[in-house]
Amino acid sequence: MAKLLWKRGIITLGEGSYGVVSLACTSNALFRGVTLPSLIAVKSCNLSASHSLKEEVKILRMFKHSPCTVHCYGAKVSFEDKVYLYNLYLSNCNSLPEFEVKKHTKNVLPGLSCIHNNGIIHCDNILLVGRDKTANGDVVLNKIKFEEPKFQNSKLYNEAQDFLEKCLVKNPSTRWTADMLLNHPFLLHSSKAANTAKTRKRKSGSMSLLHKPIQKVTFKIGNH
Ligand SMILES: Nc1ncnc2c1ncn2[C@@H]1O[C@H](COP(=O)(O)OP(=O)(O)OP(=O)(O)O)[C@@H](O)[C@H]1O
Repeated sequence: MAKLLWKRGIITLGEGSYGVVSLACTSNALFRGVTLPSLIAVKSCNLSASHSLKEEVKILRMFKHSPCTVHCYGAKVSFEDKVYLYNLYLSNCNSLPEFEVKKHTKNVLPGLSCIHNNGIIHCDNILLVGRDKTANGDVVLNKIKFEEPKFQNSKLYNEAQDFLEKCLVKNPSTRWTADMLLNHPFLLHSSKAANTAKTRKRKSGSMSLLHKPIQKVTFKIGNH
């Protein structure tokens, strides 16, 4: 069986509660039938504390055919600096600047809708990625925690602000669903003019999935 050949780079992309994500280069053109990009993200943790990452692999594999989720190429144990590490090989998803969010939000919402309809909620970052380039910029929707948002000093336009407020409503029964958000003026209007969205009643019961056990999925938003 093909062995994934990779080398951890010195660049750390980020660190979460369960692992450190580094940039790594690969030398395989083809791995398990998939053409690997030359750069991937490797999320690593100590093998003895790898339960969460192993769960993450299972979740990501459920969505391996979805263009809306981060691709997981596999997982493997390595021995580095006298320590056994558990590594997850992921597509490298750097973030895009704020002005591109409107375009790409339209891509991520169907993905959210899809996982909600499968009884899973998204409690992790939303990562934005381009197919043929690595984009640098601000992470716009990073780490949504359900706290009431404060926008007094925000530079976001009113429609975007309203959109975020609808996403961040603390009460799940009044929070907008992914499908409702797809019809929000922020996504429907090409103009950046300020417009306050009319309050819409959410369909009753459509957020009941939020009461199911929390699992995590990392999204990518691609150019599809
Ligand atoms: N596939 C990826 N490509 C590029 N950067 C990534 C990728 N996965 C994670 N990162 C970066 O690494 C950081 C840590 O990600 P990770 O998933 O380990 O934790 P988290 O979700 O941010 O935090 P927590 O685990 O506490 O919820 C992210 O914030 C992101 O900046």
